[in-house]
Amino acid sequence: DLNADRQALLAFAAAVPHGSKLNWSSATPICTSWEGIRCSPDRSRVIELRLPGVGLIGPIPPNTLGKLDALQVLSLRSNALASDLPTNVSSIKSLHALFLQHNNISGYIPNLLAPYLTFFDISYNSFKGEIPLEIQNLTQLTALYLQNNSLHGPIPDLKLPKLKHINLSFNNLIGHIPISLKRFPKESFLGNAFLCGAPLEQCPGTGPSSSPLPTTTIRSEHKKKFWRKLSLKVIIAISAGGLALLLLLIVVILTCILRRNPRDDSVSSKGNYVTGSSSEKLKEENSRAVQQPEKNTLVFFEGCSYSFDLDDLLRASAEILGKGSYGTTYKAILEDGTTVVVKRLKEIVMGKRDFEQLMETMGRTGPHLNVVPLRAYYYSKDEKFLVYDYLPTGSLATLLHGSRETAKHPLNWDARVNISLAAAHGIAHIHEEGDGKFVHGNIKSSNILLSQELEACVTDFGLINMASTATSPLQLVVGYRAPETIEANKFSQKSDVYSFGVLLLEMLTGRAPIQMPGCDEIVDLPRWVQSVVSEEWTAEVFDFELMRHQSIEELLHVLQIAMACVSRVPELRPKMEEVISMIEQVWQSNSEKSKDSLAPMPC
Ligand SMILES: Nc1ncnc2c1ncn2[C@@H]1O[C@H](COP(=O)(O)OP(=O)(O)OP(=O)(O)O)[C@@H](O)[C@H]1O
Repeated sequence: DLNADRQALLAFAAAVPHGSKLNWSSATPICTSWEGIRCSPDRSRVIELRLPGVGLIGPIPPNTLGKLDALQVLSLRSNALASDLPTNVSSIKSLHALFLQHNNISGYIPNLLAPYLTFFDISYNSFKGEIPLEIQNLTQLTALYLQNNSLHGPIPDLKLPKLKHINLSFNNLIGHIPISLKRFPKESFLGNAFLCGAPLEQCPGTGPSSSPLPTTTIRSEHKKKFWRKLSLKVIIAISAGGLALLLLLIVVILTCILRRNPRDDSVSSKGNYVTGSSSEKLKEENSRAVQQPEKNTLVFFEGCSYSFDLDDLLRASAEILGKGSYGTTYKAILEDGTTVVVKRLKEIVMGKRDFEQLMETMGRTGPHLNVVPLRAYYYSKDEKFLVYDYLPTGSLATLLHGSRETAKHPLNWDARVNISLAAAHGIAHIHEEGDGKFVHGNIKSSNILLSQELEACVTDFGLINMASTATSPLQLVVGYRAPETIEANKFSQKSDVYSFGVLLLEMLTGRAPIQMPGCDEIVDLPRWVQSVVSEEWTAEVFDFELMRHQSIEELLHVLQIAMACVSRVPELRPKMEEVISMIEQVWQSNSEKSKDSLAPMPC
């Protein structure tokens, strides 16, 4: 009963008693962090509802699903649901995927009015009647699984331009296989005694067909390029809008960068704390900084082309980008327009010599296209910060899930594979450095930053070494952490591989392995994916942005790579180099397929 309160629903998720009956007739949307339910950002609507293999029985009651008007994914597969589908299933216009396979549902195939439906699987049921021609109105359909039912009559000439998978086998279908479907393998049609024509045996009395295959299904390179260009434009528009907003908000000044020393506190406590404009505050802060007895200065790394000094930096306008595990990160715009990122470190108890030694090691690490270079650092008793290049397109996390300022951006498959491959190269480079002993320790989507051209770069390399001497335990995002780092604080290159595997799962599923606001539970992506794929059908784990345009095989290949990376046993995880070559293989076969699709199709 979806009217159950949150606790009850969580308990329900943990153990749905076998033999439960559905009762959704007066359902109001309930949003929990339970993995079976995914909600709209304002938490008012259920977007995904998955109850696969939980032992539901009986009919789906009539007038059900009525309140689930924003539902995109409904999975009730592998239960024991019986009888007809309620008629109003067909009125859920928002549906992207319907998984009802492996039940005992009978009746006719509903006439679905779901313009976005990509996946439709009602296989292994007892559906009867003919395949309705109305299926042709589901123009976004990429997969249609109707096998192992009791369907009869001829197959309609379905002209579905995006259809990549169809299975009509083991029904009672008769007649010619329509021209529009003969490009599918014969396994899609087997088990229908009176079905004939390519790819099955010729129909009696007919010669070999010479009609050309429909050209609408050819995946053209032009179309691909169009999507790529569109993506870039949207990204640029988002970042330009974001930038404009950010500039408006730039009021915070780098007073924050210099932590108040005891002398400041006393000024503050007397109520005379700096007043006046932001720039006055900056100057005052600055003059305090340069008057410090230590006379600390910014130390730039070799090869850095920046020409500002601490003074300039302190006069810059600054804006908080976020607070992370190591402190607060600011975007600072200097008076000459140079923009850099300043990471102000907190709770670092490293002595100056150790800190400088670490910086030296990090500075010696060879530059790499996919690693954000550390440009400079500052160390004083009260203040430590690092200076990086500013990457304007934000992080993979922002693009995948959106942020407070920006909506999520529909990243297509090409972009996702490119980004993960680039990130993998960055991590592999880190692993090669320091005589093959370096570890990143904090791989996650907010640490994969993107240039304007969507070139991905790994950031925050080396910071884990500071954490080992921090006074408080690190607040690293648990969802990315390998089991051995949680249980025994054992960080290694293999634990980086685990985190990278979670990142791949995030990219494939579109889900973030983090705690949702207002919820206690953390989304454990490896566990969730495992629970879905342990049964026969894996496609439903994927982000719908991907399923719309991408062949499932390729997604499954990358899913397999990700699952190898998140093996609980570190020794079983591949090395980053191996991960790269596995992703590249998938990528190459993809581009070969694209080339093939440009070639004229044989008659
Ligand atoms: N060089 C950079 N250019 C642009 N954005 C950046 C840069 N470095 C960090 N950010 C962004 O600033 C925000 C805060 O980063 P920060 O590293 O402090 O926290 P985090 O990545 O969320 O966590 P952690 O400290 O564990 O890495 C993040 O959204 C991150 O993507």
